[in-house]
Parts: sequence; C-alpha cells; structure tokens
Amino acid sequence: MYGPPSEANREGGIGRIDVVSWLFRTILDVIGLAGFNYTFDALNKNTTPNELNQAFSTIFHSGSNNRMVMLLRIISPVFCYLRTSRDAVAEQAQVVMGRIGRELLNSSKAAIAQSERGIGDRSLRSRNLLSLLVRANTAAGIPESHRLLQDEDVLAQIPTFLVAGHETTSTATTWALFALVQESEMQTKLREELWSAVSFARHSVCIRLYQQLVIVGDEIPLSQPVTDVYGNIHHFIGIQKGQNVMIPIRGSEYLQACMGEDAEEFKPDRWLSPPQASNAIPDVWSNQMTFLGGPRACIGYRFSLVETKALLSVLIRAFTLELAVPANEIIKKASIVQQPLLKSNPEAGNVLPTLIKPYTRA
Ligand code: HEM
Repeated sequence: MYGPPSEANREGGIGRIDVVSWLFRTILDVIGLAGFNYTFDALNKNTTPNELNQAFSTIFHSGSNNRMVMLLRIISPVFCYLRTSRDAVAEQAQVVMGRIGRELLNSSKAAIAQSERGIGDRSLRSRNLLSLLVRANTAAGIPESHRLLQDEDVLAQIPTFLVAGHETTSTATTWALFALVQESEMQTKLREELWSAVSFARHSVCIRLYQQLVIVGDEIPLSQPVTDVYGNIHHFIGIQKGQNVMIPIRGSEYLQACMGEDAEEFKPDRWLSPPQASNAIPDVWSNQMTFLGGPRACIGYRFSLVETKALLSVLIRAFTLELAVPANEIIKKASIVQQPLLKSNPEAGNVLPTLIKPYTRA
C-alpha cells in the first residue's frame, strides 16, 4: 500500500500516493463527523484505527471471497446459509458497531436535551444526521403521532449511512481523479476554472462513466420492445414479487441512443448542453441513473456531490496529478461499486498509484 509522500519517494517535490486509500480515509472521517459527530481520525496515520474504524473495515472489507459470497447472497437467499470463515468476525464487529452506535445515540439525546434547556454545544458540529433524526423524533413540540422512530430504527441508520455514504463517494472521487490524471488538459482547464471560482457542474461525468451499484426492485418498464434469444418480442418484463433485479446503471449511461456516439468518452463539456435524448433517463440528478430515480433514489446524493466537489476542488487547486503507472495497468473490479486494481499485482488490492506535485500559481 502506498502511504503519504515520504522522504524516500519525494523527488523534485513529487510524491507518490495511493489515491484509493487516502480517499477511503478522508470520506470515513467526513461521514463520521457529518453523520454522527464521531471522530474516526482515519487520516491520522500515526494512530491505531479506533474501535469503530476496525469494526467497519472488518465488516465491509473482508476480502474478495467474501465479496463473491455477498454477491451470491444478493442473487439468491439460498446462499445466506453459506458460512464463510469471516462471518463470525463480522458478527463480532457488528456487536461493536451496535454498542458504539448506542453510545452515540445516548450522547446525541443528552446533547439535544441540554440544548433545549439552552445549554451545551450549539455549534454546527452538534448538527449531524443522527442528531437531526433524534431531534425529529424527540424535540419538544413534535406531536406524539409524528414520533415514529424507535431507538432501534435510529440505530439502524448508523451502519446504513456508513455503508451507503462511504465507499460510494470515495470510489466516485477516485474515478473522477482517474479520468483527470489521464487528461492533463482537462485537469488544467478545471484548475483554471476552480481558481476563478466557477461552477463545478461539469465534473458529474466522472461519476457517470465509472460508478455502479447493485439494486433491488419489483417492476421493469421497457421503453422499446426487446427480442429475446427465442425470437419472442417483449413489450414489458413482468417480475414476481420479491424477485431480485440488477439494474446495470453504468450500461444505461453508455447508451449511445441517450448520450450520443461519444457516450464512452470523458467529455465534461457535454454537460454544457446535454443531449436531448438524455432527458428520458429516470434520475434525481443530471440526466443519469447514478443515484437512481423515483422513491428508491439515493437520499444522500446532494451530500455526496458536495463532498466530491469539495475534494476535487481542494486537490486540483493544490496539486498537479499524474498516474504513477501506465493507464492500461489499471483494471476495474466489479463489486458493489467498481474499484481499480493493478493488472500486474491484483493482490495489492484496490489501488490507484498517483504522482502528485504541489501546484504553484504563476
Ligand atoms: C457517489 C456516491 C453515491 C452513489 C453513486 C449512490 C447511489 C445510490 C443508489 C443507486 C441508491 C439506490 C439503491 C437501491 O435502491 O437499492 C442509493 C440509496 C441510498 N443512498 Fe446513496 N449513493 C451515494 C452516496 C450516498 C451518501 C453520501 C449517502 C449518505 C450519507 C447515501 C445514502 C443512501 C441511502 C440511505 C440510500 C437508501 C435510500 C432508500 O432506500 O430509501 N448515499 N444510493
């Protein structure tokens, strides 16, 4: 794993880092503070990962075999009976998460009770997803009929926000940087725009090209008839209640019919005037299904976009970035989200080796 730019690899002001691991840590710190006012301190390389960080890593980064089992379990509940050696460890980690979650919930309740009495922390830091949930359920003046969440319901949101809000955003930002390190002209153009503080809207395309999530639903409408391998023409696909459906979000966003012939190109300027046909894509944001659409759409998409924009803004303004390996060395590994791997060394896990150099404005 590549660490921070050390003296050993710092040549001519150039450092070599692994973008994946540093973004992973950054987003963990962000979701900890913004989600529950919890300090993971993951960016601090000198401290041992704290208990929740360890529990979280155990549950969600427990090896490629587990990912395979996880995918199989999504495909069919039968595979839920398949135990892996890591299941017991993951269950133990869940106990730790539950305990810490309860502590966070109790301190959030105590802080809200204090602030209602006009004492305690009234800063922005005391406002986070957990405290908003607790406040919505407990604050004086909320009618009894609106207090719908039990403690267990609130607690269940902690792992939900950690899972839904962590790897998704860190991976989106990783692929955004992957696109930018290969297009030095685009990177320079972006840097100029950022220095002149113009909108970030164009960088949405990085998410469009690389992000992918497995989802579950109960109905598939077809915009055009489809002919199956037996020659039968289908105008709709009926699915049974409880059946799992995988939506190839990434595939839908490469559709030339919607995005034009250059659909596969990294071309941020397309968003200055998006193809008319892309309006047909069901979405909550920017003519793309990255965050899905409709009632099951991502509830954290605005949060995620703000995070990604803030990170790109800070990084691109402060550094010039280059791939530290040839681009064809980076392959994409499909999982819940698609991650980068080194073709010559997949055992190294998800990495994106990158050379960074401080940018000095002329
Ligand atoms: C680039 C980043 C992200 C992507 C691509 C993404 C994508 C998605 C997608 C496709 C879904 C629908 C999944 C399904 O129905 O099965 C979803 C749901 C969800 N997302 Fe995100 N997400 C991102 C970031 C976030 C963040 C930062 C948070 C929270 C802080 C978050 C919280 C959620 C939650 C709670 C759901 C479940 C919503 C529901 O079922 O009502 N997501 N996300």
